[in-house]
Amino acid sequence: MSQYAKELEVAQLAVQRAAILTKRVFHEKAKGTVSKDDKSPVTIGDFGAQALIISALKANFPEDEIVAEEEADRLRGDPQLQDTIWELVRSTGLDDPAAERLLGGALADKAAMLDVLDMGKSQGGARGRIWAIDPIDGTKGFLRGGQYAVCLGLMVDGDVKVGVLGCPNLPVDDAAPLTADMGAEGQTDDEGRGVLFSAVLGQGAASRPLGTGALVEPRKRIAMRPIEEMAGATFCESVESGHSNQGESAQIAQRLSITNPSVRMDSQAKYGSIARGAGDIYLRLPTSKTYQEKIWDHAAGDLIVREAGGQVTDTLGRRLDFSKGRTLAENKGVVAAPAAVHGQVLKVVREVLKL
Ligand SMILES: Nc1ncnc2c1ncn2[C@@H]1O[C@H](COP(=O)(O)OS(=O)(=O)O)[C@@H](OP(=O)(O)O)[C@H]1O
Ligand SMILES: [Mg+2]
Ligand SMILES: [Mg+2]
Ligand SMILES: [Mg+2]
Repeated sequence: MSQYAKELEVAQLAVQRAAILTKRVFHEKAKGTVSKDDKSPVTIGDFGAQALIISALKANFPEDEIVAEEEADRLRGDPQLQDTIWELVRSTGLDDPAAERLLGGALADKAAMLDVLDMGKSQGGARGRIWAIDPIDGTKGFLRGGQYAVCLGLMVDGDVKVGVLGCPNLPVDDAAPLTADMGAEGQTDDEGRGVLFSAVLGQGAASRPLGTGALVEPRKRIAMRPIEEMAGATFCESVESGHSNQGESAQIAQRLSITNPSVRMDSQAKYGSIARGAGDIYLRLPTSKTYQEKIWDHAAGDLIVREAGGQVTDTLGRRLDFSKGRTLAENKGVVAAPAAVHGQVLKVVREVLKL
């Protein structure tokens, strides 16, 4: 068996099961939005998906630590919200009994769900096996009816070894071109959509359709698109201007003679898209001096892009360092591009950002 085969299987199934839950919420008008202390939104989908993923990890790797975005504190004083989430969690499972069994089956009760939700408070760091979970990345996109991703990565001694991204609203077809409206709101039709990206360090990156039971076969290798002419490249960037500086991104595109409009979409769907050659370059340019990127926003995507033939660094050319705790404390922004042109892109990023 190849290294990390069990981790890869469990991670893909856990993400697939959580995505069944997020899709149920996605199609409801009321998504149970709660505001967090930092004013960012969180929904019943985020809580439910996190509970399902942690319970699958604990069933298989009880000793591993977990860094997860959400916590149960906000729910403890709100029995109604607890009930709504529990109803979702209780009634969501894979439709393949063996796969569901592998994930440990259903949680016992509401109290167990709250306990499990709080098992993601590890401080991270440079030692041991640590999973990073973003149950819904791009929550704003999720609320808008756009792109979002269910994200899971395994770090061992600070290095990402396994990465999985479930992207329910991306085209299932790896060859589907990126379109400007891909991140747009109002995606209501699941037909032809839903992809599960995955990678293991040193073993390449792959995709398969996002299913509802056992993993859908085959798992197909993906690769970034070789860029022959920089002028023909396409940028992927955040929808929210507060998450990445879109003005600087436009200046960088101009200096690289890129004329294609950049494709804006929420979440790590950007990493998945460029990894399969639908789009080429993902820039995340800091909008504040103090914001530290969260490890769960990048762990899976960083590995998937590098295993697909890309290079991922920050705006100063340093590899993303996942060993510093819950945030990428030693990095500023992200520059992801095919390895062959990454240096060229980084040079222009540094010129424009005056770094
Ligand atoms: N100021 C600032 N700068 C950079 N990043 C920030 C910032 N504030 C929040 N976040 C994180 O952005 C995550 C969503 O990133 P996206 O690339 O999906 O942004 S966007 O929605 O497309 O605009 C989002 O992840 P989720 O909360 O999981 O949606 C946040 O962790
Ligand atoms: Mg969030
Ligand atoms: Mg996120
Ligand atoms: Mg999130």
